[in-house]
Amino acid sequence: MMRVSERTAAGAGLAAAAYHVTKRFGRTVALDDVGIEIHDGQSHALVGRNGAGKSTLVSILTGLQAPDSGKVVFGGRPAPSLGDRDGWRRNVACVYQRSTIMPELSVAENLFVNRQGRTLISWSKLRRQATEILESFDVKVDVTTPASDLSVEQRQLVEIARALSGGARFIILDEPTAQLDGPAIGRLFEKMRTLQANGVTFLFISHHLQEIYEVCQEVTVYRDARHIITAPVSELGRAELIDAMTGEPGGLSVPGATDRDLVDPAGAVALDVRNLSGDSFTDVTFQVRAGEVIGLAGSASSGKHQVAETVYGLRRSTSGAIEAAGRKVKPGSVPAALRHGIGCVPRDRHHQGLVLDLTVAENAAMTVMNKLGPGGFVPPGRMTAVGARAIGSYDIVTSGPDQPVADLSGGNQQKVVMARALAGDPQVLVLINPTAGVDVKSKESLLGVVDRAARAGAAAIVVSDELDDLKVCDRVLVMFHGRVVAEFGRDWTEHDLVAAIEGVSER
Ligand SMILES: Nc1ncnc2c1ncn2[C@@H]1O[C@H](COP(=O)(O)OP(=O)(O)OP(=O)(O)O)[C@@H](O)[C@H]1O
Repeated sequence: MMRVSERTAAGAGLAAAAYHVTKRFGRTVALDDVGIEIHDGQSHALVGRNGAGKSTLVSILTGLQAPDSGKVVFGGRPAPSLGDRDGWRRNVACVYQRSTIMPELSVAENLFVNRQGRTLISWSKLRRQATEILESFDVKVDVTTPASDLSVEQRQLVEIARALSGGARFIILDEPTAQLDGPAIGRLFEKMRTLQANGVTFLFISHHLQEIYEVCQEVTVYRDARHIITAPVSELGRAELIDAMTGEPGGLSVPGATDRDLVDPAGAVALDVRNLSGDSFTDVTFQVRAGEVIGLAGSASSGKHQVAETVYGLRRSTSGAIEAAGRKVKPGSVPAALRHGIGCVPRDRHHQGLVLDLTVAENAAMTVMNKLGPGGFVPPGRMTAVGARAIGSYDIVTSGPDQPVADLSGGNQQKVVMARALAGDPQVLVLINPTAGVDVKSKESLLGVVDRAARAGAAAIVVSDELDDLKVCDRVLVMFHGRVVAEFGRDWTEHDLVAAIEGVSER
C-alpha cells in the first residue's frame, strides 16, 4: 500500500498534494511530517480520530495557516504565498460544517463576495449572473433568497457553486453530512459524482465510514498527528480502516439496549410530555420511565429537534405540558428545566454549548458550580478535578484541564459538551445528535455513558440521524411532519425505521 512520497514529484495527475508537513501549537504537535496526494477527478477521504490533525491539514491546504515546515502543491505548482488569497481561492475551496456565507446577504451577493472588483455593482446583472452560475451547476435556489433562509443542504450547494465559479477545481468537504438527513446525503453524493465526472476533485472528511466506501476512491488515515496509510478504498476493509485509525485491533462494539434489563412498564415516570405543540410539531405525547432511553428519529423537517429543545426549555410550547418526576416544568426556560433535573447536549455546540475562551475544566463544571463551592466560588483544585475526570471518562484529547476549549478539535469539544451535560447527574437527559463530529471509537464511549446513565436510573431522550445512536434506545419514536407516526421497540430493523422516517410506512 502506498505511502505518500514525492513519487509524482512533477505533480502529474495530482489536483493537490502536501509533503512533509509539520505543524505545532505550543506543546501540541498537530501534524508530524505528514503528506497526502489527491488525484485529479477523485474523491479522496481523510479520516482519523478526533484530534488526529485533519482540520489542521485543511487549514494548511486552504492557506489559512502556514505549516512550520513542508509544502503544498496544486496541479504540480507550488501553492501561492499566504497573503495571496485570490491565488488560493483559484486553487481550492473548503465547505465547512459551519457556514462561511454571510446570513444577511442574498444568495446572489454571497456568490460574488470578494469578486466584485472595482466597478459599480449592477444588481440586475449580478442577479442574472448568479442565476446562470447556479443553473450551470444545477443548483435550484432562488438567488434573491437571504442566505439565512437556506437549509444546510442548499447552503452547501451554494458554497460549492461559489467555489467552482471562482475557478477552483479542488474542493474540501469537511464533515459535510454531519447536519444532513439521509435523502439530502444521497443528493450531495449524486452531485459529487456528477462534478467528479467533470473533473472536479474532492477531499472528503467524515466520521461516517460507510460514506467513504460509498463516495470515495482513495482513503488516507492520520493518527496522532501522523500519516498511517493511504490506499484505494476497495483494498482497505472497514475493520482494517478502524484498526488504522485506532492503532489497535478489535473493531467496535456500540452498546445496545438489549444488554440492559427491560424497563419496568409500571416504573416511575421521569418525564411526561403531554399533547405538546409548538414550532414545527403538534400534539406530541410520550412518557420516559426512569432507566429508559427513548430515541426520536425523523427527517430534518420532522420536528424532532424542536420537540427535544422544548423539553429542555430552549423553546416555548404553544400548548400541552411537560412534567419531570410528577412536577410541572415551567415552559421555555433552560434554568427551570435544569432545576427539574433535565440536562441537555444541545444541537449547536458552538452557540448553545460551550464558552470557547474558558478551559476544559471550567466548561465541564459550568452546570455544577453551585455544588462545588459556596456561592459559586470554586476552589481551583476542585475545578481541575472535575476537568480531569471529564477528560478520563469521555476520552478527551487535550493537553490538560486548563486548556481553553477553543484549542480543542471539533470532536473533542463535543465530548466536553457531553461531560458538562452529565456533570450534575441529571435525571432526564436530552441529547441532540450527541455523537455528531465524534470519531467511531469515541462514539462507542459516549454511547456507553448513556447506557451507564440509564442503568443508574436516569431517563434519556436521544435525537439522532444515526442509526447506531438509536441502538442504545429501548424505544424509538419516529416523527414525520411534526407528529409522532410510529413507535418501535428494541427489535427495530433498519429497513422499517428508515421507511417510517421517510414517511412511506406507518406503524
Ligand atoms: N489553535 C490551536 N491551539 C492549540 N492546539 C490546537 C489548535 N488547533 C488545533 N490544535 C490541536 O491540534 C490537534 C489536532 O487538531 P485538529 O483540529 O486538526 O484535529 P481533527 O483531526 O480535525 O479532529 P476532529 O475529528 O475532532 O475534528 C488537537 O490536539 C488540537 O487540540
